[in-house]
Amino acid sequence: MLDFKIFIVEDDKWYGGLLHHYLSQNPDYEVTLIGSGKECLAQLHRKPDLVTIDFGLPDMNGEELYKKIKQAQPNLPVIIISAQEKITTAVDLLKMGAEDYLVKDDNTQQLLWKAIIRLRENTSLKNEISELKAELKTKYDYSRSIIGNSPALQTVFKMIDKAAGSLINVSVSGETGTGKELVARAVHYNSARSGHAFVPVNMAAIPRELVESELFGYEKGAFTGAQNKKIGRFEEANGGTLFLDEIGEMDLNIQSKLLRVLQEKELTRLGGTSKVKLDFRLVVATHKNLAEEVKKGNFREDLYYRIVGLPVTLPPLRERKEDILLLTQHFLTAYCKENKVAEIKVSPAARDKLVSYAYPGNIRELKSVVELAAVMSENNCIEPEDITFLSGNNHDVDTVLNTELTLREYTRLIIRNYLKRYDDNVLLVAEKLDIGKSTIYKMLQTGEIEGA
Ligand SMILES: Nc1ncnc2c1ncn2[C@@H]1O[C@H](COP(=O)(O)OP(=O)(O)OP(=O)(O)O)[C@@H](O)[C@H]1O
Repeated sequence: MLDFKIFIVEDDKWYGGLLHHYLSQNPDYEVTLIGSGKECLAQLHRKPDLVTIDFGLPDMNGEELYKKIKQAQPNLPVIIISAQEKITTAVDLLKMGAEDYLVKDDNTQQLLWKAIIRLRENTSLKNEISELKAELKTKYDYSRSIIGNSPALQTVFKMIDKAAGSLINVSVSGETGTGKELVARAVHYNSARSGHAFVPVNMAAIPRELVESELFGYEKGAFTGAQNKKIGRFEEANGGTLFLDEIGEMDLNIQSKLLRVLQEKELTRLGGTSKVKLDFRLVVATHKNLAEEVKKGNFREDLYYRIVGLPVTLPPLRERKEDILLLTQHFLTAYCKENKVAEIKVSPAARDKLVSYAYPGNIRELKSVVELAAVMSENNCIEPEDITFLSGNNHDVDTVLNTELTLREYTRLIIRNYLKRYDDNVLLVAEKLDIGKSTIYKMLQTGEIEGA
């Protein structure tokens, strides 16, 4: 495939032909021989990737042509080829940004060949860096990574701004997949602490017996197997942000230790004696209602008040349906870009299907549903039959209604679903469904339905 366009500007036809022939050996290069400076400028619209210019052209000297090329296309690399070595000219041109300065001799072709290889390597590195920078920027610019236009999300954006501008602790609540970690990252990367670490720790993912050493770190020999000193997650977050996900899963013993760390702003590693100073912002997240957990005695009240800071609530996707299509478009665009496929559209009927579903897995689920639909789609358009909802125990309305259950069975299905969604909170479920709580208790007692 021809993908690297080279212009050789050379009035000596024989010498130009030689370079042309030599470079054309690489099948990736599309080489054009141009006889004058004026012609070169006239051809720039063809967007070459590199121009080599003979310093001694009859219609324009090399320096003049170089400047005109750079004026027209500042990022276009230019290599100067000169009949004789004029050190001062070479230095001046290189200072101005010329890619290279080669002297015409027996070695020129080989030197030019190598210079082009070097140039291409540098260019791909530069592109990579600018892509990485762009990626970093989208991480900072949360309005491009947290998608949504609903009033609920506008409030969340406001809260992120408030949190980012201060050092206050932040607590994010919302069902699974609603974007709690995304919010935590947005707070960190938009804050004055963004130059330091963002350390996410999922309390539900660490085995109970390892939580303390993971958070506090340990000294060598603190326990069998502690062969080296280890820095804990609290210390890792020093200067930056500690994100404790699923804080509701933290057991009471660790809760008191966390409280002490937050109060004293220092810790002692396991097996250690000296104190380590701590300074981090804490962001916590939970899908549970922490105030309820405090009432139930599962969460320390003093810790609750310490960590609640600025509360940010992420409503479930089914309560901000206006965001569904925006998010669908966002995931679809990302999918097409990643997989290098043409734009995929969503038919009106498929849109209706997407919007009418309840998404118990929220945005994480929508993302998977959209990606799967994109894979299944044909002719670059998603139709309803390409869409499969993933949560096994939560069916979309059409499927459920077509199953032809008895009313009693529907009742069971609905109550079981609600109990799962609301962590077996019978009172809340009774209120949501507008039925008596005794109905639910009776069904639970008789085993007609089972709790989550
Ligand atoms: N508003 C949003 N815009 C774009 N992507 C989002 C949005 N909210 C969530 N996502 C995406 O959905 C997925 C789940 O988000 P995230 O991990 O932040 O959710 P969570 O609430 O922390 O989930 P869990 O409670 O299960 O840990 C991620 O891929 C995230 O990028």
